[in-house]
Amino acid sequence: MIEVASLTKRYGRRTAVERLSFTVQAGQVCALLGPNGAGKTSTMRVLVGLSTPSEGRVSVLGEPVGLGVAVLGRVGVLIDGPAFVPHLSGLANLRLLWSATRRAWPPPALDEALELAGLGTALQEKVKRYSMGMKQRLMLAQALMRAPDLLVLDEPANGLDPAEVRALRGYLARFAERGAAVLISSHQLAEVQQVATHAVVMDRGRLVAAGQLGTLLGAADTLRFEADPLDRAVAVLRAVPGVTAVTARGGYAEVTAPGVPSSDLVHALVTAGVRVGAVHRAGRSLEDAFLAMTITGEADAAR
Ligand SMILES: Nc1ncnc2c1ncn2[C@@H]1O[C@H](COP(=O)(O)OP(=O)(O)OP(=O)(O)O)[C@@H](O)[C@H]1O
Repeated sequence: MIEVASLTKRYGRRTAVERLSFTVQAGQVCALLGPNGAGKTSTMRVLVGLSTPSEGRVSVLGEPVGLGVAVLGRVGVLIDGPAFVPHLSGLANLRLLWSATRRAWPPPALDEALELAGLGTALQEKVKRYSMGMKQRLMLAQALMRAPDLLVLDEPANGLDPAEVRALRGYLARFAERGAAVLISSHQLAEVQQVATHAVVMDRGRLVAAGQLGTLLGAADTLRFEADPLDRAVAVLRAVPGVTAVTARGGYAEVTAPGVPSSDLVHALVTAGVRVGAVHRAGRSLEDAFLAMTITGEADAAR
C-alpha cells in the first residue's frame, strides 16, 4: 500500500530525510514516530504528492507518486490542514474541496465521515467561528469522506478531546480491518500504542527501527518473575540457555529470553529451590521503547 525506497528529501542544504525505506501493507495501522524535526511531515508530504523527492522512489497503492497523479484520489490526507475558506460553512468547505475531484456530490463516505467528525448543526456555521478542535474534525471529515483505501494522517489527534480521540481510534481500527492501510504520525505515544499494529521510528531523517509494534516493544520476549530469593532467581535464570538478559527490578526478575518457553524458566527456578509467586509478560510502553531508540532518549539518559 505504501512503499518508500531510499527516499531522500533536501531543502536547500538541509537534509530532512535521508535514504529512508519502509513499507506499509493492507490491514496495517502504521505509526510514523520520531522527535521534532525527525522528518515525519517531510516524508508524508512526499507520499501524498505535496512535494517531490530529492532522491529515491515512493509509491502508494501500487503506483508511483507524483504531483496530481490519479491514485492520490484514493488516499485520504490530513497534513497541515487544507486551507479552509473562513467565511464559508463547514459543509460548503467540504463541497469545495470535493469539487476538485470533479465527481458528483456527495462523496461516497460522507455520512460516516460526518458522524465521526460529530459537528452536528455546526456544519452550517462559518468556519471562522470554529474552535481548533472543530477545524481538526472537519479536516478529518475531508480526509475520510472519499472512502479512501489509504489514510495518511499527520498528528490527527491534535486538538481532539479524549472521547474524540477514542472515536478516531475505533474508526482507524475498523478502517484497517476492512483491508485499508493507515500511516499516522503522532506525539501521543500512549494513544498511538493502542491503535498501531506497526511502527516506523525516525530520528534526524533516518530510519531507526521499523516493524510490528509487539516486536519493537519486545513484549513477546520479556517476562517478569516474582521470585524468592530474588538474587538466587537472577543467578539461576542467567544460566538458562537462550536467556539474553536478566535484571532485578522492583522486586521482580525481568528476563529477556527470545523463543524460550516460560515453563522452562519456571522449571529451572523451582528445581533450584526458588519459590515462584507469579509470572507476567512485561511489555514496554511505546514511550520507553521510543526514548530508548531516539536522540530524545539519549539526551534523557545523559541528564
Ligand atoms: N519547507 C521547508 N524548508 C526548509 N526546511 C524544512 C522545510 N520543512 C521542513 N524542514 C526542515 O526539515 C527537518 C524535518 O522537518 P519535518 O517537519 O519533516 O519533521 P517532523 O518530524 O515532522 O517534525 P515535527 O514533529 O516537529 O512536526 C527539520 O529540520 C525542518 O526544519
